[in-house]
Amino acid sequence: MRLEIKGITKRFKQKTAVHDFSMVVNANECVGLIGPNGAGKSTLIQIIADILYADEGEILLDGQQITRMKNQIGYLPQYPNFFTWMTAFETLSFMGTLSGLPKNELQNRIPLLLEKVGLGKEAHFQVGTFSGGMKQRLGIAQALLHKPALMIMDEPVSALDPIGRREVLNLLKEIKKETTILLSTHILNDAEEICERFVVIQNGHKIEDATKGQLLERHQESAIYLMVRQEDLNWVTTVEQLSYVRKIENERNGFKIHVHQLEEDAQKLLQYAIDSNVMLLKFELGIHESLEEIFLELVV
Ligand SMILES: Nc1ncnc2c1ncn2[C@@H]1O[C@H](COP(=O)(O)OP(=O)(O)OP(=O)(O)O)[C@@H](O)[C@H]1O
Repeated sequence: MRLEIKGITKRFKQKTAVHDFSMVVNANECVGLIGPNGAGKSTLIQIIADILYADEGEILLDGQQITRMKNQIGYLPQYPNFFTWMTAFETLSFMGTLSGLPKNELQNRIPLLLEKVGLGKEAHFQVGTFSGGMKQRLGIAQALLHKPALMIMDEPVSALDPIGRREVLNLLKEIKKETTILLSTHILNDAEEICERFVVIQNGHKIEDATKGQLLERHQESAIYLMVRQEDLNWVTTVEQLSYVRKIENERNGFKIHVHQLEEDAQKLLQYAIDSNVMLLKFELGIHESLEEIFLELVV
């Protein structure tokens, strides 16, 4: 299933929540839509789920208008709502009936789905007794009921505690093996575990669309990390005098040498170490910031 978001704009009175936004999710990809609070993620997700209408632009699934392809989409809202007095089984049965799924198919499928989301033993417990992580997993089961080819999820883990978060992330790792996924979050570390590509949205505009590797490469610092033996520590002070070295910082039991031209200067430094008979215990090129740091840099 290939999802194409083409030039979507959505206005709420004075506020333009999404501006001329385009992106693609290819079959079998898991893409993270990342943005701070109020960036426009929920608005865009709801337009893709065909719950909100865009003022401009269109959403296509395998080249067809999304409205005709709704049965191919599973949607997990930011705050899934359940009747607390229903059991997990009854909830899925009720939702499935509303979506027009045949009763006998539901009878067979619901136990399998509850097993899949780790709620097999709690099938006949009331939802009111569930933790946040369990409710979110039930929401995922609901979104999977009709075997969608594409899952869109609005902040599936943001509101959960570390245990609930881990449960849901593990489940999503399983689901992504057979389903194309687009999920929104304002926490890049969550998306980093399961997504291959990240689209960053800010004030309704797309400001980045890159894989993890591309993001790290683009935001790589021109610095070399090195470690030397105790007896060579004095040699490091001589490195500071070299014309191509901008500054030296202590880091992780070693040194971070900031240079001008990463590859060229690294070669010179390596040669200098050899000429000085210094044994390098570590020599790493380019120091990466974490994805979370890159995200903060992009959106601030
Ligand atoms: N129904 C609405 N009426 C008016 N303004 C709205 C409406 N829905 C959203 N907005 C505004 O549109 C902007 C984008 O909101 P949206 O909920 O899409 O952001 P978000 O990235 O999902 O944020 P969060 O992470 O806080 O949920 C915000 O400024 C919000 O106040």
